[in-house]
Amino acid sequence: MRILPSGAPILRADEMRAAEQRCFGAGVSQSELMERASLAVAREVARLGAGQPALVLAGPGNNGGDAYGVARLLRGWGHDVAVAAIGRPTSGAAAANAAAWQGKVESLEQVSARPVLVDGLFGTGMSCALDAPVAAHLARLVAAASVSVAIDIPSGIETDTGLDLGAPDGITATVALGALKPAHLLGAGVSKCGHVLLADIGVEPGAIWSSIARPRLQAPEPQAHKYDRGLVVVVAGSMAGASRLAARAALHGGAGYVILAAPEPATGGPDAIVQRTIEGRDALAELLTDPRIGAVVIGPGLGRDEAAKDLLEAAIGCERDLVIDGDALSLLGEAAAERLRTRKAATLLTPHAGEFARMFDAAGSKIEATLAAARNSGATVIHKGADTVIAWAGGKAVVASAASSWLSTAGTGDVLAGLVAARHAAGGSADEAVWLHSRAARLAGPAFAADDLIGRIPVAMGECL
Ligand SMILES: NC(=O)C1=CN([C@@H]2O[C@H](COP(=O)(O)OP(=O)(O)OC[C@H]3O[C@@H](n4cnc5c(N)ncnc54)[C@H](OP(=O)(O)O)[C@@H]3O)[C@@H](O)[C@H]2O)[C@@H](O)CC1
Ligand SMILES: Nc1ncnc2c1ncn2[C@@H]1O[C@H](COP(=O)(O)OP(=O)(O)O)[C@@H](O)[C@H]1O
Ligand SMILES: [K+]
Repeated sequence: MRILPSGAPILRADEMRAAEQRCFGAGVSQSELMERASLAVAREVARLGAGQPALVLAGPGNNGGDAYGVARLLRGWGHDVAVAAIGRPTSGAAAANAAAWQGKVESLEQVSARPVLVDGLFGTGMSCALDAPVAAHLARLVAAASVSVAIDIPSGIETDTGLDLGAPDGITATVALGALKPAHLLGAGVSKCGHVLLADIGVEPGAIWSSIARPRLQAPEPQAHKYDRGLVVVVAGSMAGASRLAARAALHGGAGYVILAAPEPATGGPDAIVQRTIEGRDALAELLTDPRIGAVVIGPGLGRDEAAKDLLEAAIGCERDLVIDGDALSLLGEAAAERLRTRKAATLLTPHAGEFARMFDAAGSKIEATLAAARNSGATVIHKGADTVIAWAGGKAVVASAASSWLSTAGTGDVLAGLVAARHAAGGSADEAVWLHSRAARLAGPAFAADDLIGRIPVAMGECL
């Protein structure tokens, strides 16, 4: 399980540079800031490397400047340290740090591997893909080390997108300086950064994007009534199992009352779920006039035939808050933003990458693309995957990217849709549901089925009370 700071700010490279400038404006010198960065990294290297011989790789920019500082500090603490470099910093604090390193500087091509590797080649200034020979040597040195620590971000990851530009596999830990960067949570960064440790270097991030945090939940009020706890309606379609998973997840996600509205009398599932037979669009529209309904789920197992389209029409046209998942997202396709923008009630969308691409422009980073989708549709968008991004129309974004990869099994998305509805109906937020889903998966261990997740949701909720 990878360590990722919880509820931590995320800044793009340009925002990080602006934060750094504010810090300089407040009277902190560049050399002071770089020394804080070097010290934070050196401490982690000393802790993780346990005194074994270290090789520090230093690049031509400020990431390299940090690296020379790390080498100097480690040597000062008695560690056996070698340095290999690409280019040499030419100005500012980085050049001063390079000049202050009194040992040898070897070439990347010729240097021998050591048990501890510090990657200070490139950080947020990476401007293009690593040259193939550089990438190959970096991969060789990381593979041969028993512990490897990247300064700020692994060399070869694009800061703002997490795109792989030649980064090595097997980095043990990355020390993020001042704030997380999108690359720590998105795309290739999910597997390439290893554990992410956040170092406070006294820069004020002022971010509106953050990594997901454990929610705080409350038990129902002493006088709680089943309808105050949230009434959730799950609309069933041709594939009954999926909507049952969503309904059961809503029940165990804390909803006080769950109705499964199906075209035919449903079989199976807990008796606590209220079964309603609805014959077509008008019947659903009539059911959804009930103002006590806190959230409606449509999409899991809905199908994509004419009957499904009719039910979706009724759901979009209703005045209740709506969670749209699976087939319903595919039915909306490119028309999603336009169809949803005019809804008066809240809409929450839970697309995976394929569904997202059918509805919205997926260009740019996953955070930017998801925010644009939220802005254009007016919906809260939960863009799922190993890097789940939750974006609100107002510009807030939360990223979850330390979930169990065992979640990649059929039906877990249906469970999430039910859970999102339950938490929303109870007055909670979408990221609350994503955290609980991820925690339930962790509690379920390896090779679980989507059904097994549901029973773990109350345990996960118990950790938040
Ligand atoms: N912000 C903060 O608060 C703090 C930031 N700090 C540190 O600064 C780091 C950012 O430093 P930075 O801006 O100097 O960029 P950095 O990553 O060293 O690379 C730039 C150099 O690499 C070169 N280059 C780029 N890509 C290349 C490639 N593929 N292949 C070959 N060359 C390539 C590029 O050349 P150019 O593109 O200009 O031709 C330039 O020479 C940040 O990650 C953190 O470690 C801390 O010290 C203190 C607090
Ligand atoms: N490799 C992975 N690592 C972490 N979470 C994952 C991974 N793959 C899928 N998930 C999560 O599992 C769920 C799968 O949802 P979805 O793709 O809709 O599946 P289904 O339609 O079968 O229910 C989402 O919450 C997604 O974020
Ligand atoms: K680096």
